[in-house]
Amino acid sequence: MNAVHFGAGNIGRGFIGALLQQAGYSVTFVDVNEEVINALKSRRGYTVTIASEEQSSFQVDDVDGLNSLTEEDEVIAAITNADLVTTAVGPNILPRIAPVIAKGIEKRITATPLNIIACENAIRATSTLKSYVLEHATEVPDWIGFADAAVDRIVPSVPSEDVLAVTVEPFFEWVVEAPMLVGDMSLGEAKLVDELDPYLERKLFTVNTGHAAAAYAGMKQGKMRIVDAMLDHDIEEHVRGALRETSTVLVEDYGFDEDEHRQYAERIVERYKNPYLQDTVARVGRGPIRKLGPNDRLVKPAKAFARKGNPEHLVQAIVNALEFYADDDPESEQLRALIEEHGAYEAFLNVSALSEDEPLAQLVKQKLSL
Ligand SMILES: NC(=O)c1ccc[n+]([C@@H]2O[C@H](COP(=O)([O-])OP(=O)(O)OC[C@H]3O[C@@H](n4cnc5c(N)ncnc54)[C@H](O)[C@@H]3O)[C@@H](O)[C@H]2O)c1
Ligand SMILES: O=P(O)(O)OC[C@@H](O)[C@@H](O)[C@H](O)[C@H](O)CO
Repeated sequence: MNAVHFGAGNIGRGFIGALLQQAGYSVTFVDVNEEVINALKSRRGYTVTIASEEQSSFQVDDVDGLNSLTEEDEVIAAITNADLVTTAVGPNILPRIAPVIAKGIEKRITATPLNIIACENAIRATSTLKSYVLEHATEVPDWIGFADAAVDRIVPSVPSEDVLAVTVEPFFEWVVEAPMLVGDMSLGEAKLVDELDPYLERKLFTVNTGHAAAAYAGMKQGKMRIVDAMLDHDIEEHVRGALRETSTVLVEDYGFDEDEHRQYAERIVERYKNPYLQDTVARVGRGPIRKLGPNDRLVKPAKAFARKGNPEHLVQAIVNALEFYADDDPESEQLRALIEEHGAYEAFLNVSALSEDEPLAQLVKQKLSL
């Protein structure tokens, strides 16, 4: 089986590529990072280390690399022969890779199944990718499946002399919406479910909301790493508070059992505290404009909660996000420029697409004026 995976970054190498290789796929990574692609081409494998006391590691082999910028014909040929296309490039990059995916689909002569799964932290990223592909393809035949998914594994950026080495937390979960898959395909350790929304929202509004709250509060308090932020009692309480608020919304929307959901959130707090994970507040907070978007981890649950009460921790996390800045994060630069030009409240309304009469808008305005 052949898989083409766009994005040979942390989650691509550390989770999706590794899982697919273990499931029996030959994985071709496609990336714009020349150093990473050249290393994949020459070494055809890399090492994944598990961030735990044992520091065990495993080898991923039978992989290859193609440069997204200079090897378009080869990428199209790889898609033409693939059983599976996956992505982990970041939601904002999906429109850029859609044209080449459309060309690969058009070149497939035989009606053999191809599944496409975007593994991005966003609500229904595969459906979003499909809409971009449809802008470039004359048609998408029904033997091409676009399946949405939720992806959970903390994979930090760990500086290393080996550009392919990657460190991952022990926990992982890849949940894929089975009815959207075509053909008789295997996805190894992925969990196939009939209804994805509860898994997707539970993950984004727990793992990623708490993570963002820790990163933005941590940055404000001068912490470098998530684990340092979580060692600060006030930040830990803030993170737990944000998770209580999203829990209220999730339990109400999806009818999760309250106790089970509390345990789910508790396990996540413990994951943030993993002392073997060198994850930084800069990585976790990156892309504050995306993270303050209307359907993302802060605004969507806060907006729902605010219609009935005051989600004070989520509001605080939103205000902290507006102050976030990291040198290598263009979105934090853009957000700063927006705030300088229009003020923090107008900038927030702009990026969250929230109308002024939403209770959340008023709560953020009040918090900003304190
Ligand atoms: N790291 C995690 O803990 C984690 C966990 C779950 C989901 N995710 C999601 O996975 C996605 C990727 O995250 P990451 O942490 O791996 O980021 P990353 O920055 O490590 O990797 C992204 C990769 O995409 C590549 N890329 C950029 N433009 C490209 C293009 N046009 N064509 C091909 N490749 C391109 C980059 O060079 C980079 O190697 C994001 O949507 C993220 O939210 C990350
Ligand atoms: O990847 P982002 O920028 O959407 O979010 C940062 C982290 O919260 C995220 O990468 C988590 O580590 C991951 O979602 C865990 O499954």
